[in-house]
Amino acid sequence: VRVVVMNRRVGFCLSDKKRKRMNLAAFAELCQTRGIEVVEIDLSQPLDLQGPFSIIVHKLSDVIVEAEHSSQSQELLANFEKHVAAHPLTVLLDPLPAMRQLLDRFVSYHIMNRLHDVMADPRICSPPYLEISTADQREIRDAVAKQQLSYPLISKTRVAHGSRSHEMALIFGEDGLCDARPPCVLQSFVNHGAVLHKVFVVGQSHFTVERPSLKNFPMGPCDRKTIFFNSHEVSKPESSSHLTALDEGTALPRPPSDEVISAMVTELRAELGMSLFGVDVIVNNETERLTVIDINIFPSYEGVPQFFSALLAHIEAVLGSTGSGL
Ligand SMILES: O=P(O)(O)O[C@H]1[C@H](O)[C@@H](OP(=O)(O)O)[C@H](OP(=O)(O)O)[C@@H](OP(=O)(O)O)[C@H]1O
Ligand SMILES: Nc1ncnc2c1ncn2[C@@H]1O[C@H](COP(=O)(O)OP(=O)(O)O)[C@@H](O)[C@H]1O
Ligand SMILES: [Mg+2]
Repeated sequence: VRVVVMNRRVGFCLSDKKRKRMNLAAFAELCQTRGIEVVEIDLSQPLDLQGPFSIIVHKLSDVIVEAEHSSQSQELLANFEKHVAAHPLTVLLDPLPAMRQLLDRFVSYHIMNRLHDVMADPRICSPPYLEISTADQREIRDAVAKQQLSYPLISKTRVAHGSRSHEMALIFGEDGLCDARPPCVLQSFVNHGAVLHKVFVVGQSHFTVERPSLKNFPMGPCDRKTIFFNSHEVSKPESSSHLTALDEGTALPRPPSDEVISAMVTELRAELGMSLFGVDVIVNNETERLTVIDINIFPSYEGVPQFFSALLAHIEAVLGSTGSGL
């Protein structure tokens, strides 16, 4: 009989929905075969009684966003942060400050835009955008003109996480600017043949899967009415909408090479200081440049059968490097 010594405990702190979706119970069984105990953290109970943890894997985005207006979430978060501060040897996947940056599109778009300068790689870019914090129509018009943003524009909420953050608007000309709901970003729309490449990062590994996306639109301003949509209607694996159906005869851009994706991932991993994140990229129809449009915290990894083995490998690598057998 082989006895597995469970001397390493990994805590998972996820919403009920996320825990079920990722099938944490199955992942826990896999970890058990390697002598790693998985514990589901209950934020409402004292964490010291549930630990000590070598690693905590979490998606506290919901709690952080709710803490803006709920004292109950504020308290849960404060308890969590207190526990983390008192246990400096516990590795957080991922660190809260790193994660917080991605909850705010003003911050994450700044990071995305800097990628191009930092990497000095002409093959990689992200679309020009504008931060909108005012409801003053004249100010918005002037800013769009000054920034030379090209229509169509996509308007996205400043808060990047949660159900309301996926409501977007495609704005075709100046008259549509009143449909932007501040605080939001206005980003130039890039024709990309309705194919989204979701790059899922787990530690040193990454995996790319294709998803549906918005179809091409004529470039330049026109008097078409604003199209409101929810990104889940267009970019989930099962999405099928008139907005994703390409017009007949549309040429498709070539998929990006893994070399250029790897270079982008290496840079972002270091820049963000994170190990569990996703990057949404599209390929510009005209320039063929890899265009980064979104960075996500602990995404679904849907369509990545290697997710469990990659996550386990990453956990073991972290445990190995910290030597934190408890
Ligand atoms: O990027 P993809 O692979 O599509 O995965 C998404 C993101 O992780 C979403 O998180 P975020 O809101 O941070 O973008 C998440 O919503 P929540 O974590 O908010 O629930 C979705 O869950 P579902 O809504 O269950 O599909 C999940 O499918
Ligand atoms: N600049 C853009 N050009 C073309 N399509 C875009 C652009 N930005 C977003 N999209 C489309 O809108 C979808 C949702 O945008 P995204 O920024 O990924 O928001 P979310 O946070 O809801 O995932 C993308 O999956 C893509 O189909
Ligand atoms: Mg996205």
